[in-house]
Amino acid sequence: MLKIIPGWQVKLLDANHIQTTGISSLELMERAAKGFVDWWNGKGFDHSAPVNIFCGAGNNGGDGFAIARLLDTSGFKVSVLKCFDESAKLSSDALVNFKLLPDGIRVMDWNEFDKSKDGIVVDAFLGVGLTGELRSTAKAIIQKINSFDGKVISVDIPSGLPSDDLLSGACVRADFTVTFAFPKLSLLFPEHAAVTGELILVDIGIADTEYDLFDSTSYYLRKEDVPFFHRKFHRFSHKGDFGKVLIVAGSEGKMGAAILSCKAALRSGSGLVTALMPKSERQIIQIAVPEAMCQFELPTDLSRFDAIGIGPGLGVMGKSALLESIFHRFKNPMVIDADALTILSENPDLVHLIPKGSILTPHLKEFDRLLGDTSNHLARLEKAADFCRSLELNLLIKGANSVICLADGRQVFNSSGTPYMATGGSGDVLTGMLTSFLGQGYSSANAMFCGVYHHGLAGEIAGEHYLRGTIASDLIDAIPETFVQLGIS
Ligand SMILES: NC(=O)C1=CN([C@@H]2O[C@H](COP(=O)(O)OP(=O)(O)OC[C@H]3O[C@@H](n4cnc5c(N)ncnc54)[C@H](OP(=O)(O)O)[C@@H]3O)[C@@H](O)[C@H]2O)[C@H](O)CC1
Ligand SMILES: [K+]
Repeated sequence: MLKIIPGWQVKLLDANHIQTTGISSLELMERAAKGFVDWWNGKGFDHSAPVNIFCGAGNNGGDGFAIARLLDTSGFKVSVLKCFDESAKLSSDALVNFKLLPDGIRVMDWNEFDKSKDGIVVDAFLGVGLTGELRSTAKAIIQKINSFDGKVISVDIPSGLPSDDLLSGACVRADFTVTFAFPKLSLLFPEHAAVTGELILVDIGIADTEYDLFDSTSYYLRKEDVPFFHRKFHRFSHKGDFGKVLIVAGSEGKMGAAILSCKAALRSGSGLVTALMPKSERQIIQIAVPEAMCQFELPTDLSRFDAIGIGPGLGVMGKSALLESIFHRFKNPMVIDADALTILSENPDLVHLIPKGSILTPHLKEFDRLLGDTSNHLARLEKAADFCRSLELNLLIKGANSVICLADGRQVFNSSGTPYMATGGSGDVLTGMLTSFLGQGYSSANAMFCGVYHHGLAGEIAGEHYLRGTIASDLIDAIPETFVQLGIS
C-alpha cells in the first residue's frame, strides 16, 4: 500500500529519491510531465482543441512548461499563460523548462486568456508548495480559470487547495486532477470532490519503500496491492475451508437486502451461507438464492459459523435483543451494517459488547448517528481513529474513496469504485462480501482490503456496461470478473 505523506514532505521525498537513485530533480519533473501526457494521450482528446496551460513560478509551473513542450510535440496547439510577473524568481527546474519551450508555443500573461474560446485548460499554477492564505493576484488567476466553461485539468492538485487541510479560500474547480507519486490527502475528502473532479494517480518511479522514512497513518489502496491480501487455497480445499457464514438480514418488505448479501457472499467464495430471517419470508429467499440455507431462530451455538454479517434490511423495532444475544454468543469478528448500526446508535451500551476486531460499515449519516455529528472529513477521521483504537474495532467509512479505519490506527483510502455505485443495495452487497472474506479466514484488515477493493472494482465493471442504470445485482454479477482482473484463482 502506498503511504500518504503531508504535502510539505514531498521535497524531502524527492531529495531522498534523487540522492539514492542518482537521477536529477529535472528528470523527476520530466517523468511527472511524461506521466501526465501519457494519461492525456490515453484520453484521446481532440487535437484541434487549443490547450491553454496556466503556469506558476514554482515546480508546479515547471511541470506545466514541460507538459506544454510534450503536448506541442504530440501535435496539440498549446499556449502558456504565465501566472507570474517579470520580477518573479522561477524555481531552477521551472526556469530550465521555461527556456526549453519551443518557438511554436505562444507565451502570454494570464490575464490575456480569452475564456470564451473552446479548448482545454491545464492548471499548473500552484501545487503542494502553497503556503498560507492566497495572495490577491492568485485569487484573480483562480477566478479566471474558473470562469472558463470547458474542461479544466489540474496538475498534481487544484490550485488553491491545501494538500492536507480543508479548503477555506478560492480554488480551481477541476474536471480531472492528475496527481503525482501519491494522492495528496485533501484530494480524498468528500467535501473536495467538486474541485478535484476525477482523480488520476501517476507513478513517477518512487518506490513504496521510500516512504518508510516518513511517519503517517494514512495509506492508499491500489489494484496492485490487493492480491497480497488474498489467501491461497489448494486443490484439496473443500467447501468447509471457504467458510460457513451467517447473514442476519431481511424483514417483511426488505428481503431484497438479505438476498443481495447472501448472493454476494456466495459470489465472493463462501462455501456455505445461512440466512437468519423471519420464517414468513422464507419462500422469497429460497427461490432467489437456492444455494443459501435458512434459519428462523438464532441458534444457541454460533461457534459453527466462521463469520456473521448483520444488518441489511433487518429492521430496527424489537431487534436490539437479537443483536445483544449475538454479541454474547459469538466471539469472533463480525460485520455490522445498516439497521444494526442504527440499533447501536439508539443503544450505545451495546457498542461495548461487540466482538473485538469486528467491522462496522457506516455511510456518512450512519457515522454521525453512531459517533456524533462531525463538521468535516478531517474531524470524522480523527473521531474514527479514537473509536477504533479505544474499542479495538474497525470502521469502514463508506463513500467515494471509502476509508478503512483499523484498530491499529491505520486509515486506508480505497481507490476503486465509480459514482454509479451510489444505488440502493450496494451496501448490502458489500456486507456479504466482507462477511465472506472474514469467513474464509482472512484477518479483519485483509477482509476489508479485499472486500472494499473488489466491491469498487465490481462497480467499475458493471458501470462500464450500465452507466447510471447500474443496480446492486449488477455488482454481484461482476464479482467473478474482479477475481479474473486481479488474477486471483
Ligand atoms: N514528487 C513529486 O510529487 C514531484 C512534484 N513536482 C511538482 O512540484 C510541485 C511542488 O513544487 P514547489 O516548487 O514546491 O511549489 P509550488 O509550485 O506548488 O508552489 C510554489 C509557488 O507558489 C507560490 N505561492 C505559495 N504560496 C502562495 C500563496 N499563498 N499565494 C500565492 N502564491 C503562493 C510561490 O510563490 P512565492 O512568491 O511564495 O515563492 C511559488 O511561486 C508539486 O505540486 C508538483 O507539481 C515536481 O515537478 C516533480 C516531483
Ligand atoms: K495545480
